Amino acid sequence: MRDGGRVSAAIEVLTEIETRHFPVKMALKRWGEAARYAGSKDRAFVSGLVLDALRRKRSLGWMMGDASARGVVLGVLAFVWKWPAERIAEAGSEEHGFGALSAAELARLNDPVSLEGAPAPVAGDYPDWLEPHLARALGAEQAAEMAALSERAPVDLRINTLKTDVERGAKALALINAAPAGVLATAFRIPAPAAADRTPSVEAVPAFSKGWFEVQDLGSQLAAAVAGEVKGKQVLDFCAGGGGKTLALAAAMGNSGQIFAHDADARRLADTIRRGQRAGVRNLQIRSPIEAQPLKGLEGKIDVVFVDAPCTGAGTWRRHPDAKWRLSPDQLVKRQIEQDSVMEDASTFVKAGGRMVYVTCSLLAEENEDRVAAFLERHPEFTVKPIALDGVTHVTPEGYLRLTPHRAGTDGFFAAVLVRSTYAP
Ligand SMILES: C[S@@+](CC[C@H](N)C(=O)[O-])C[C@H]1O[C@@H](n2cnc3c(N)ncnc32)[C@H](O)[C@@H]1O
Repeated sequence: MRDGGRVSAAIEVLTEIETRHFPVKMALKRWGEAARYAGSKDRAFVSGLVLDALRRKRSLGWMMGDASARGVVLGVLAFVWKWPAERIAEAGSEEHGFGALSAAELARLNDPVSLEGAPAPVAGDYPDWLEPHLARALGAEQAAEMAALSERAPVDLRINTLKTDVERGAKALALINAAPAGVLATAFRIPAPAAADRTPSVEAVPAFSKGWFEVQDLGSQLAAAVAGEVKGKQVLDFCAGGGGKTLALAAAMGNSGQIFAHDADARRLADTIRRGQRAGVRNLQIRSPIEAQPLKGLEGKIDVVFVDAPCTGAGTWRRHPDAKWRLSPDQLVKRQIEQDSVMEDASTFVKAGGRMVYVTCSLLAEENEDRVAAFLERHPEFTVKPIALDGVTHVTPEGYLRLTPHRAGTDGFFAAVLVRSTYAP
């Protein structure tokens, strides 16, 4: 495909997302199935353009004076991908292109409306209703954080020490230009690709099939590290989902002790089983809700209960930009109710002297500090253990880990460690 056809396809996909409310993945899949002629470079171009448009649709719509899918896509080409107006016009006129530029479009491409007078949610690319929530969570850093959250994310990797060591893992990862991400010796990073470039296919590296590394955001790796010493311990990953944290915890355990993976959704655990086998985890027990009482007998027996709670995902908008536009005030309230309930249930498994680690990939205080405060209010037998991780400075005065894309260069994550003094069944 030529550029004009690719840009037309992106406008078409974005229009489907906007008008029919399709999730971005589904809209891209539908286009991909219909466009059999499209090669892998075409697909990467179209999905990259669609995702960049979703990341910045309000600010680009403002700059172009046109918030339509076409206006925003033209804005990405000019102001994010830095195509000169002549190149955009040329692509539009190609066969299967998106047509000639109007005089107004050409004027805006050369002289965009300044964002200086734009309201904060427009300049920062988020829905209006989130303004007070983000202001509360991010304070003076709000504008910088929201700008960082509208960027493309790097691909982070975790070397799996159950299968290799850091030195051999690093050599294998050098083939795909991954370099140390910092903070954790096992964390590596491939920078986000520029404009129409593709990220190298991580799964295609032979060492990946051998289980030498996992794709995992550095923030997620740090959230797992917050669990502290886990070697030889009884660990329960209460919301294990697809197993990202389970595998990181298992690697830290070095196949000693026992890790139980549980989730309310049995289907999500299927991935954990498969990934655990590839990663060489031998101390994993899956506790699926298919069984009547999957965690019976573990009450008050667990050293570390890890709660990677269901949340709005507001820290992951770099990777899932459509999620910020789909989020509603009702959903934020619903997530808080789930978080209280999950913490309540999970806490029954913590033994006296054991700890519960509460994690979200959200930036919002309503899902983080507020939930921990509400839990502590109901449970005086738990106290906060301030987080201390070598090389990590993103710890709040209360002792919680708070990672944000601008300050930490990771997805947004929150973690709190709560220690139980006594256990009474
Ligand atoms: C943030 S995701 C977990 C991601 C996973 N830990 C990882 O690292 O890949 C939250 C998970 O909580 C699960 N969940 C929601 N409500 C739950 C509940 N009441 N009990 C246990 N799991 C629950 C969801 O099914 C979802 O898989």
